Amino acid sequence: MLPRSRLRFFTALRAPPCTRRFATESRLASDHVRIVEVGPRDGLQNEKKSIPKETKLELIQRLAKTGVTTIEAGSFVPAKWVPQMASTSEICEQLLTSPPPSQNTIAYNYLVPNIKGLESLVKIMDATGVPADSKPGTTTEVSLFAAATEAFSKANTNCSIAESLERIKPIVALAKTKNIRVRGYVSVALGCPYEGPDVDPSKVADITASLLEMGADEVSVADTTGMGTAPRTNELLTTLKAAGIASTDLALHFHDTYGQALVNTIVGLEHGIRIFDSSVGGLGGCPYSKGATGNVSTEDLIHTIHSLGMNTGISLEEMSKIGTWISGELGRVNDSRAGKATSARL
Ligand SMILES: CC(C)(COP(=O)([O-])OP(=O)([O-])OC[C@H]1O[C@@H](n2cnc3c(N)ncnc32)[C@H](O)[C@@H]1OP(=O)([O-])[O-])[C@@H](O)C(=O)NCCC(=O)NCCSC(=O)C[C@@](C)(O)CC(=O)[O-]
Repeated sequence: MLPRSRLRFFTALRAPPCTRRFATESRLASDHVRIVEVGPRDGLQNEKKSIPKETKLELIQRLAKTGVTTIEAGSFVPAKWVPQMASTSEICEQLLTSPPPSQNTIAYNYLVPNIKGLESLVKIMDATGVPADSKPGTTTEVSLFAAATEAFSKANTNCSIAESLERIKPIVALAKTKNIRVRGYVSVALGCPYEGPDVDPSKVADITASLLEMGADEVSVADTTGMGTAPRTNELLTTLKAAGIASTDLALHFHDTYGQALVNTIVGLEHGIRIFDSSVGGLGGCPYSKGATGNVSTEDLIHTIHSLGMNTGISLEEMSKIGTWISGELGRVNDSRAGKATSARL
């Protein structure tokens, strides 16, 4: 039998339909959920064929008009590690010097694996004369990443978990002096391609706490392999809470490899998480995780969140059009069910 703490979510799901609808909607209605669109970075980074810079820019600029407020625009990593991201400097410069794309303030976020990556970003900000937080209409943010298992840390960052945390400290410190908002990631929080599905939730809690103590403004807990299930997501979030980590400091980042991302999202919502990462058209994959598919699609996430009476501020129709367009540009199958259904009706 499941312990009492693990029953809350399942009780809601097992209730008769009308009670279930009331229970979920009354607790969650009118809440705002911030979606972090990771398609241009996480979604594109593993595409084998080189994607023209113009297509990436068009993707970002179209996304910025849908109502989404945070977009991962690229990563400052060595081209030998991730060739697809080699155009990030040019994209960043262009975004900093272009007029604001919409009435919303858009945060453009860049992944930086080390201090060198952040220095490259700062150099562009200095050269364009655009500080992180002062341009009307856009702001600049960074994401840093650590992993919950030693094997994945080595594969993804060529160092141990402890070394990766040491590497992150000066990045956060420099970002703070430049007023750059910092997001942390903890990869393989619900399953590792090398060490299997049983990742220790207390290890995830320790790394999350370290990132927050260093000064990260939020930490995105990532199910890189999509191995996470509802009970294990519940167990992880319960452990994070018991470690004193507030739900408002957390985001969740689900890949949909086993089709569990939306179920796990509901578990996250029940735990008070209100920031979720996703990619338009379900773009993405992971080079270190055999068979891994992309992130949960933004269109499916919007559809689910809106169906619960919550709001994202994003137009499902506009997002669906972009999912259809970018899938065509890349010659890949659109991985969003809600996106395909919505597009078919437009
Ligand atoms: C961390 C390193 C750099 C260590 O890689 P390394 O090879 O150990 O680095 P190094 O310090 O020894 O440097 C090697 C060379 O790279 C250069 N270099 C060094 N740094 C940079 C830089 N920033 N930009 C440009 N060049 C750089 C450096 O100057 C040197 O050049 P050389 O002397 O050989 O000519 C590497 O392991 C790396 O880039 N890892 C990141 C790989 C990556 O981007 N993975 C995908 C992102 S994480 C992810 O997708 C997961 C996430 C976030 O989405 C959440 C989830 O789902 O889990």
